[in-house]
Amino acid sequence: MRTSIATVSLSGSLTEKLDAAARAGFDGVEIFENDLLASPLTPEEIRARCADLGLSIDLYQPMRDVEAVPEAEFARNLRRARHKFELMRRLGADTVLVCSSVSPHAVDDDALAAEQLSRLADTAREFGVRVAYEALAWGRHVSTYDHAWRIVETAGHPALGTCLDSFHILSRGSDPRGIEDIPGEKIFFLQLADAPLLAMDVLQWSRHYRCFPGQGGFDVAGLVRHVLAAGYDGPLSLEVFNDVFRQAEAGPTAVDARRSLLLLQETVGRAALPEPVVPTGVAFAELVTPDAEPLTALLRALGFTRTARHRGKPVALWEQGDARILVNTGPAVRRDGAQLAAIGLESPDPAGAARRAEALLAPVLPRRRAAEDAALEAVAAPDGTELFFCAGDGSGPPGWRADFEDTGRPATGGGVRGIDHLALTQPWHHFDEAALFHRGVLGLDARESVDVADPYGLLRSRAVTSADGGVRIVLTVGAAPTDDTVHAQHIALATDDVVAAARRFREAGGGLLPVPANYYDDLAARFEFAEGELETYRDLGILYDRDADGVFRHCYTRTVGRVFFELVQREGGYRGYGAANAPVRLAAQHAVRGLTGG
Ligand SMILES: O=C(O)c1ccc(O)c(O)c1
Ligand SMILES: [Mg+2]
Repeated sequence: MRTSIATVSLSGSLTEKLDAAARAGFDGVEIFENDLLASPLTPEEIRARCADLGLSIDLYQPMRDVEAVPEAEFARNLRRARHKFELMRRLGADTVLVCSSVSPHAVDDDALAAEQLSRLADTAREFGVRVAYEALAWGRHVSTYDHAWRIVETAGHPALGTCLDSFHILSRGSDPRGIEDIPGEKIFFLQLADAPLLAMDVLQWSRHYRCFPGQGGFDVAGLVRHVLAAGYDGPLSLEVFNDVFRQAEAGPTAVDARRSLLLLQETVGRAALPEPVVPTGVAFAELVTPDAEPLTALLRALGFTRTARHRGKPVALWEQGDARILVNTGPAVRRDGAQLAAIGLESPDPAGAARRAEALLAPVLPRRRAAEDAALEAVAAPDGTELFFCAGDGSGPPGWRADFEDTGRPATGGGVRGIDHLALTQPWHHFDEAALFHRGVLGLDARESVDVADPYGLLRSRAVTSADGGVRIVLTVGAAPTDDTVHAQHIALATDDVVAAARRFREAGGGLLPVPANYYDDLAARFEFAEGELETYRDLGILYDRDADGVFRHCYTRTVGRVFFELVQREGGYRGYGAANAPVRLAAQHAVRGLTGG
């Protein structure tokens, strides 16, 4: 199917928007009137530009407050419309969107609306234009798709059809099954947007919070199935009004948009993408750092052993249980301290995983970083984290390990079993994109998004996991653009005894994040503990959570560069991440940062 995007969904000038849409692989665009008005290009130049980029202009929009008005006003509207139709002829656009009226002058008279829309369509036809009538969810008298369709049906004009917009339909809770009663050829256009489920005024919701399909709470794919069953064969077009996208760079937003449409097409059976290959575990986490010393001191105190070094590069492998951490001090390193740069994912089919990622527009990284290295399939996540797909069938040492030479020191261990989860701070504009990427590309399940109070802002956090918990990634983002430089990434290490692990770490000279006494007083009020238990937690800075499934105990190391570690003990079926404790942890980290000036 053809794919299209409204220029309002992307930031920048009209030319920047068109370039971004074309580069992301869209077939066409909806041109928003404001983008055209603000452009220095003539309609002919815009037409030529689109043609050069291989984009069709699938829709010009919007015309507002046209129908169901007194005759004198309608005459003025027709005159205005002629101007627009002439402009569309110059643009080479053949479909115009007319939104249902919000004018106080509009009357509640379907027959009048049908008659005037029919006359509008007569005029449009003279210019080779078709009129697509859309019910705005907040239209004055027409606010549902079935009502708009009844008016179009009454008019019975060949140049008049309806435009369906998933936001208007689903935000009002209309039943989309009725779409199948509309003849497909009378659905002139289909606009798609998702949105988070918010209880708010529908106009504000639409103008500020729309997002790409799969990133909100609507069943957009279910709606599209009904539209396709009706026989619609026009483009799938994204129309997203969103405050964040208005500020984000157009290029990445357009890629995010098209990935969302590809996934939607797959869901409705209209795209054959390579099957998802769900990773089964974390093979390694790779930290890059300009100065290995603070990081290696931390790893040593945590009980890690430097078991191997890379044959050709300044990369060391630190191991403990099934936790493997690479410390890279090579030239790719950023100067602003240690950070998590790459994740090795154990995959039953690395080549298949990479094929799917590529089909879903993830940048593919060179398979071999040096001539002598094992070839590894790798792609970049939206935040730039490199994802390596490593063969992990358990039938011998994994391929990447062959690039490393043993130091002869076996991993002994400080009670760490493996990696429990990885927490990745996302750039401000890419949070929803990241969740969709990990879900759609990697086949992980996304949990609910949670808000966490930080002393200097609000964090959003969302876990994406494999069904058995073998891979758990927590995506977080701050509420303001600066937050992503403040909040660090972290590696959570699984242990069966967090008290013992924390003690061992402290005895080895490791610094645990101190937690305020008030927190423990509150814990005492909320839960009952065995004699001495709470005092132990208080002493070590261990945080505690309990839910119907089990118990979660965790503590944190100091931060090195942009990275810190967490020790995590899960008991029973606890599946969360201690979100209730996050505000206390964040405040404690801010306090430490204030003291050290780091
Ligand atoms: O918010 C609006 O006014 C508006 C305009 C055009 C549309 O297609 C739409 O869905 C909303
Ligand atoms: Mg619309």
